[in-house]
Amino acid sequence: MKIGIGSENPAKIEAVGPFLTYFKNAELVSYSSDSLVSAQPFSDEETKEGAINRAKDCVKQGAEIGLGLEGGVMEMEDGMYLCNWGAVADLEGNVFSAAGARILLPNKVVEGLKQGKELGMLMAELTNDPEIRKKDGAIGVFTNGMLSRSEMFLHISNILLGQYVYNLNK
Ligand SMILES: O=P(O)(O)OP(=O)(O)OP(=O)(O)OC[C@H]1O[C@@H](n2cnc3c(O)ncnc32)[C@H](O)[C@@H]1O
Repeated sequence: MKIGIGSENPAKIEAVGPFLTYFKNAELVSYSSDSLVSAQPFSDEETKEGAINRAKDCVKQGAEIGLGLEGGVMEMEDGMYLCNWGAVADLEGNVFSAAGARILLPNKVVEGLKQGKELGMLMAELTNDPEIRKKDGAIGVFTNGMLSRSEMFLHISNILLGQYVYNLNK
């Protein structure tokens, strides 16, 4: 059985471990799938849609189960938050989605976002590490290393697997 992850980002690939533990004979394939949303999603809706599109695209490219993980930002009354979404899709047309952690972004980052820069680039500038989005990510940096991007996506991955199996067994 082929399980697809719609990204080549190691922080996302590492996070789908629960699916490989549950589906013991599964092989993980990483697809460079298109989220079909903007490079920098600006709402929960758009970020969720990106995750769903990535999951569905994996199925289109040959996976029995497709997984999509997407980072974005969303506005609330008190400022702009980092938001994260994940989705699982399968050959039968089932789709489930789940949201992950949200944290308020510092003003300096928000200013850059409003000028049209991507969060990945802003985080690279801030940390002097062009690979930061593949490692700790914004969530890791702004939580002082308490939670890495991969651990945050792992939480989403567990919620997706749980929902998927619950509905499979109904
Ligand atoms: O290779 P892909 O799978 O596209 O992964 P990505 O990190 O580049 O892309 P996402 O679509 O998940 O995120 C959209 C943008 O927001 C950035 N981003 C989102 N969450 C981030 C985080 O926690 N740390 C750093 N950048 C983040 C990301 O780098 C992109 O510029």
